Amino acid sequence: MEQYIMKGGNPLVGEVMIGGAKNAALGILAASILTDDPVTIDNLPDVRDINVLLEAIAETGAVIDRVDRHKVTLHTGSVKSTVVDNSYIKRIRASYYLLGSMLGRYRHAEVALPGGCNIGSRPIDQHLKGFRALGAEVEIRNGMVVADAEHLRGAHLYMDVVSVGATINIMMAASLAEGRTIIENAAKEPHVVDVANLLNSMGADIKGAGTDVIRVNGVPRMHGTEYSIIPDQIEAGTFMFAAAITKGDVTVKNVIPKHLESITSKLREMGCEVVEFDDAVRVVGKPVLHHTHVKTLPYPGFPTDMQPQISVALTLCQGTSMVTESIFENRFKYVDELNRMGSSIKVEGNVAVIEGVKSLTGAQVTAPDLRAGAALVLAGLAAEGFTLVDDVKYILRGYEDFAGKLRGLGAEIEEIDNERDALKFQLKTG
Ligand SMILES: CC(=O)N[C@H]1[C@@H](OP(=O)(O)OP(=O)(O)OC[C@H]2O[C@@H](n3ccc(=O)[nH]c3=O)[C@H](O)[C@@H]2O)O[C@H](CO)[C@@H](O)[C@@H]1O
Ligand SMILES: C=C(OP(=O)(O)O)C(=O)O
Repeated sequence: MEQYIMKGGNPLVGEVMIGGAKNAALGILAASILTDDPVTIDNLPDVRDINVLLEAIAETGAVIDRVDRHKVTLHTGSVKSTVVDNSYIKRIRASYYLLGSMLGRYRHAEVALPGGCNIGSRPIDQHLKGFRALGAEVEIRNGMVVADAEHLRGAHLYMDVVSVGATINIMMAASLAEGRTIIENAAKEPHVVDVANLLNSMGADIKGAGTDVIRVNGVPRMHGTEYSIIPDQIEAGTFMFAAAITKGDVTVKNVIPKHLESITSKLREMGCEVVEFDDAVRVVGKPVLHHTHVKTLPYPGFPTDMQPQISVALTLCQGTSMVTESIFENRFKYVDELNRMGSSIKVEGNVAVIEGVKSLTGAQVTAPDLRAGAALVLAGLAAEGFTLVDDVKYILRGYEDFAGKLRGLGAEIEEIDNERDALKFQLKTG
C-alpha cells in the first residue's frame, strides 16, 4: 500500500483508542536483552518500526513468541550474536538501543549506525560519550558502531544536550555496570520514565527518571518481568489535533492526560474545548480558531513530534502564528507540500511564519517523514475535495491502523496502491 486517498470536509466525531507508545516500546524491547529470563511486553503497538526491531532481536538468536497482536514474550537467553546489521535496521532510529542493552549484558555490541526520520543530522555522540565514560571502547567501523568493554563501571555524566535516546541507552548499559552512574541533564520524557520503570521491574535500581538527574546503582543481574507499555503521547496528540482541524468532537481514550498537557494547553489557546477525564480527553473543535505561537522543547515542553500537526491547525486559524523548531534543524520539509494545498507558510531558519487561511484544497502531496505525513493526512481531511498522500510507508512506521481509526471517526479515507483504486474511491465518495 503506497498512498492514502481521502475526501475532506467531514468533522471527525466519536471515540478513538490509543495504542502503546512506539518510542517507549522500542527501548523496552531492546531492554529485554539485559536478562536471560523471559520478558513479556503488553500494549505493544503493531507498527513497522516495532516489527523491524523485533526481527533484529530475533536475528541475534532470541526467541520471540507473539502472544497476540499487542503482546510478545521475548526469550533472550538464547542470544548468540552481538552483531546486528541488515538493511531494515539501518532505517530505524531505535537500533541504537541494542548498543546499550548488548553492551550492558554482553560487554560487546556491533550495530549498524541508526537511521530514523530524515529531520536533521541526528548525531549519537552523547550515546557514545556515555558508553565511553562507563569504560567501553567505542569506534565507528564500516558503518557500524562497535562497542567493547572488559568492565563497565559507574560514572558521573553531564549530557551536553537533552537526549531521549542517549538517556535511555546509558540507563540500560549502567544498569549492569559496577557501582553508581549519575546522568545529569537527562531527558524527562514519559517514555524515559516508562523504560526506567520496566528496568526496575527487571531488578535494576534506577531513581530520578522524570527529573533531570537520574541515578543508576548497578546490579549484578536482572530478571524477567511482565510489563505493559504506556499510551502513545504523540498518537493521542495527533487525534486531538484531528478534532481541532476538522472542527469535530473526538474523545481520545486510553491516554495519560498529564502527558498531554502541553498539547491540551495549545488547543485551549486556539479556542478548542478540552475536557480531561482519568484516562481520556475530549477535544471539541470550534468554527473559528485563534492563532498562537509555539516552540518545540524537551518534555514537559511542546513535543517536536507534534510540530507538523499543530502547524496544520495554525494554518486554519485566524491571524499569524510562529512555530519555532528548536530540536531538529530540518523538520519543515512538509511546508512546500502544505502550501500546495493552499496554506501560506514561510520558513526562515528554524521558524515557520504561518498566515492563517480560510480553507485548504485537496492536492497530491508526498509524506516526507512520519509526523509530517500524518499532518498532511489531517490537512487532507479538512481540505475541499480529494487529497492523495504518497509514501504512507513513513506513516506506517509509527501509527497503527491510522486510516482505520480515522474512518471510525467518520473520515472518508482509504489505503490504495494504484490509480484505478483512486478512481473507484472518487466515484464512490464523489
Ligand atoms: C525512537 C525515538 O524515541 N525517537 C524520538 C527521540 O529521537 P532521538 O533519541 O534521536 O532524539 P534526541 O532526544 O536524542 O535528540 C534531541 C536533540 O539532541 C541532539 N543529539 C542527540 C543525541 C546525541 O548524541 N547528540 C545530539 O546532538 C539531536 O540532534 C537533537 O537535536 O526523541 C526525539 C525528541 O523528542 C523524538 O523526536 C523522536 O521521535
Ligand atoms: C522522529 C520520530 O521517530 P524516529 O526518531 O524513530 O525517527 C517520531 O517518532 O516522530
